Parts: sequence; structure tokens; C-alpha cells
Amino acid sequence: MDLNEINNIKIEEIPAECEYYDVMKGSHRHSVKVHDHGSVALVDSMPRLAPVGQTADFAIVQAARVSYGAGTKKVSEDKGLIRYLFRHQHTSPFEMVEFKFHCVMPVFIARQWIRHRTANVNEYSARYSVMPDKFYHPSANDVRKQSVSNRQGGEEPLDTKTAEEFLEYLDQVEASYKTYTNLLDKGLSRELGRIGLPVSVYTEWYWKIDLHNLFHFLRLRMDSHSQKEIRDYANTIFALIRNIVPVACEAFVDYSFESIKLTRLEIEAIRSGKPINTTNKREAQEWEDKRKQLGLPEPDEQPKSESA
Ligand SMILES: O=c1ccn([C@H]2C[C@H](O)[C@@H](COP(=O)(O)O)O2)c(=O)[nH]1
Repeated sequence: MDLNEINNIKIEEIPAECEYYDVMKGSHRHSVKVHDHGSVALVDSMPRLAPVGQTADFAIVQAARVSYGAGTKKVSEDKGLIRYLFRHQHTSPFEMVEFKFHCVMPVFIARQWIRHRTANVNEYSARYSVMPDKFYHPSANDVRKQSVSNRQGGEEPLDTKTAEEFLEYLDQVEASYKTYTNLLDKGLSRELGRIGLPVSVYTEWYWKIDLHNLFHFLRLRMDSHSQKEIRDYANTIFALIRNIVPVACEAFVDYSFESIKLTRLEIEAIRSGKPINTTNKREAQEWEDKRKQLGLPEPDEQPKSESA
């Protein structure tokens, strides 16, 4: 390779057509505490600069119009275009916006979070560094009972006595931290020493994701069916980005987060006024929940005999 060829490449620096401002207002980071030891900080944003009078939403419009003349259209038209793109799932322009976060969370939350494979992650290494003496330890009010209807979740509070027992159990496992550091002092490798620590121990990472994939994360993780602890993080992330891309966030709430998806069978039930044509108990229950949310009347007929 001839580096001279590269040296000869002529780069033209085109001046900005208008005045730009920093969408993070010159801050080092925008940070929010989550639980006792966790946090999410917005570290950087792409675009970082937006034309004065606009928000970082402009980058979505710019990509959609494949135009360099940002600001040639009215802001209201831009809003209409962003909402149109969202409604019609033209997702590529939303990928042109990116956010980088520094997140501090317990390992059991990180395991759910890492499933979102469309992000770039760089995590704290427990081979390289000593794990911190920090554990997720819910308050007594946050100790939830196992739900019977939903095998994954828990919503109702647990009786006080059992909740206290659980918190004592956490105290015991957290006490193992001392054994961990004692063994490291005696020469045990960090990569093995960490395996005795509970999944409530805190880890941290830098997490960079584009807006389209972030909305997918938020739709799942801000949902009431997600585990409360990761929902607290998702809500925090939404609060952090809403200031930067308010138009896209409003479209997300209107067309995704607070929208209802109807299946073919559900549309048929609405048209006919009859019960949904399924014997699947769970599917029928899901339709029942949506029917109530939509304020539609109950069907006259009884639903089909149900199975699980
Ligand atoms: O709400 C959930 C439940 C599970 N998982 C993923 C994370 C793990 O890969 C695996 C098991 O997680 P837990 O159910 O143990 O959290 O499934 C989630 O991402 N979210």
C-alpha cells in the first residue's frame, strides 16, 4: 500500500449552512441514579450537534430525505415525516441516531439486557478487576410474591415475615464478599474468585445503540410485563433520550408503546361481535384484556370451551 496515495486524498471541509448547538448542552454526561448503587448516564449522542431551533430529531429527517439541506423544510413538516416513518415502520432513518450510555446494574439485570444483541457493549472485566462490594438489595416493600397466573413475574408484595427472611438470606450471601477478597489476597485468580459471588453483584458497561433498536428495547423493557428492576432502567433511559429526540419519542409512545396490536382473529371478533374464534385459553384472555382496553361490549354468546 502506498501511503502517499492516502496523503494525496483531498478532504474538502464544507462550512455549516446554519448555526449548530450541542444537544447535550456542553455536559460531560447526563446521569440518573437507579436503585441504591445503579445508574445510567448518557455519555454521548449522534448527532451531538443540531441546527439551532431544531432537536436531534433532525438527523432522522435528514437521512429520510437523503439531503444535506437540513432546515429547508418547516419543523412541523419534519414532525409529520417522522411520525409517518414510524407509523409505516420505515426504520432505517431512526438508525441514523445513536446514543452511548454508561450503565451500572446488577448481573441478573445485565443478563436480560445483553439479550438485545443489536447494541455495542464493553463490560467491566472481573478477570481484570476486583468486583465492587455492591449488591442489589431491594427494600422490604419491593420484595414481591411469585405470581400464580404468570410464571415469570411477581407483582404483589410478599408477607412481611417471609420478606424479612429473604432479606436476611441476601445479607448472608453478601457477606461472602469478605471471603472473596480474602481469597484474592491469598493469591486466588480474580477470574475464579468471582464465581462465588451472587448475581446481585454490580457490573457496568458502555452500551451504544441506534434509536430504532433502542425503541425495540424500550418497548419490551418499559412494558409492565418486564421485570421491575430492568423496567426501572428502561424508564430512566427513556427519560434521558426524550430531551434529545422529543419528536421520535412522542411517535414511539403513540404508535408503539401505547398502541395495541390486533390479530386476524381479534379483528374478526370485533367485526362479528362474537367471541374470539379460539379454544386457547391464554389467547382468549389476551383478547379479553384488549377488548376491555378498547371499551368494546362483551359478546352475547359464550366463548368456545377453553383449553390451556
Ligand atoms: O424477562 C426476561 C426473561 C428472560 N430473559 C432472558 C435473559 C436470559 O438469557 C434468560 C433467562 O433469564 P431470567 O428469566 O433468568 O431473568 O432469558 C430476558 O431477557 N427477559
